[in-house]
Amino acid sequence: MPEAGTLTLPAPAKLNRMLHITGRRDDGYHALQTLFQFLDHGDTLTLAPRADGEIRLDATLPGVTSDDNLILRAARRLQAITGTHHGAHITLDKRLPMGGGLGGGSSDAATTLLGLNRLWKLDLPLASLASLGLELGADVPVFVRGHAAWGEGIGERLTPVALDTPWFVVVHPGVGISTASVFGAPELTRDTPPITMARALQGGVASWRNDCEPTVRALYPEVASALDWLGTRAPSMLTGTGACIFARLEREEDADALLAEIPERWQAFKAPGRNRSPLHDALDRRAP
Ligand SMILES: C[C@](O)(CO)[C@H](O)COP(=O)(O)OP(=O)(O)OC[C@H]1O[C@@H](n2ccc(N)nc2=O)[C@H](O)[C@@H]1O
Ligand SMILES: Nc1ncnc2c1ncn2[C@@H]1O[C@H](COP(=O)(O)OP(=O)(O)OP(=O)(O)O)[C@@H](O)[C@H]1O
Repeated sequence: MPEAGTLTLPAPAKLNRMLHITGRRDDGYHALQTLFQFLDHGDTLTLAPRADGEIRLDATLPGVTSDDNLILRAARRLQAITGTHHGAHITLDKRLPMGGGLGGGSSDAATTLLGLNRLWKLDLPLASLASLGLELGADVPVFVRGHAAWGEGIGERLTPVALDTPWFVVVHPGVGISTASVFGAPELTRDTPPITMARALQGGVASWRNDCEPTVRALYPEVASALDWLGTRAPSMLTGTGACIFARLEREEDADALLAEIPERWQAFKAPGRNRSPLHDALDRRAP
């Protein structure tokens, strides 16, 4: 039995169903237009109260010190801005590949913010948690808000949308990609003319593409071969700056059939798309 007051919550993955890079800001960050959607698949966090005000994290992630872990950074920021005397013991069950373009670290941070807001009875509004989250990463606000969204700016200006919710097969081609290295590549296309949200939605899946894809293909041949292979089976794309790619399928049986065919050298999973984050569903089920 979990300890009284303990919260076990999902930190779902996101997909970028399309991603355009429309410019570069003075601070080096890129202006994007993107469609975010969640997957019913991700990490799990368990948050237990601690009376002594300490934050402890049970998670060993290769290459990430505890102090750099976005979960600890999110928890400490929340403590600092609210002045709460509460602490927490946090356990992470990591399923999402790091540097995968699925936003795993950002989602962990958002689940920490919403979970501790509930555990510590802080009652901060989502808008405050989203701006706090943006300090931790460009992808955190969409996970805080919890709606599939048209994202602009660096992904923090969000308009909720309802996208098609097919099944996806997500393939990790076994290479880690640093987001900064893709955004820093000289050959990256950064001048896609801005479009309206209505036009992006009207164009539909057949018109959606990811501007990072040509650069990632050139820098990471294994991603290129995974995209080529998957593309012969179903419409396929890169998410974020990779390394994960995803194929869109109408039915779960189609996803199962495709999964059975994936070459052993690549990791893969299937999951349905969600327009509402599984995190928000879980918090609603446990109304305070
Ligand atoms: C590519 C996306 O996954 C699309 O959803 C996100 O924009 C990336 O978001 P993220 O992983 O939360 O990125 P951050 O941790 O904020 O940034 C990592 C690094 O990527 C670069 N970066 C990131 C986002 C952005 N819009 N422009 C950038 O140039 C910056 O060099 C930054 O130092
Ligand atoms: N809890 C965490 N989980 C994963 N990565 C973390 C975490 N805390 C810090 N990091 C760091 O953040 C980096 C990016 O992690 P993340 O899993 O969000 O990558 P990503 O899926 O490529 O994200 P994005 O789609 O936002 O680019 C990792 O390589 C790691 O160094």
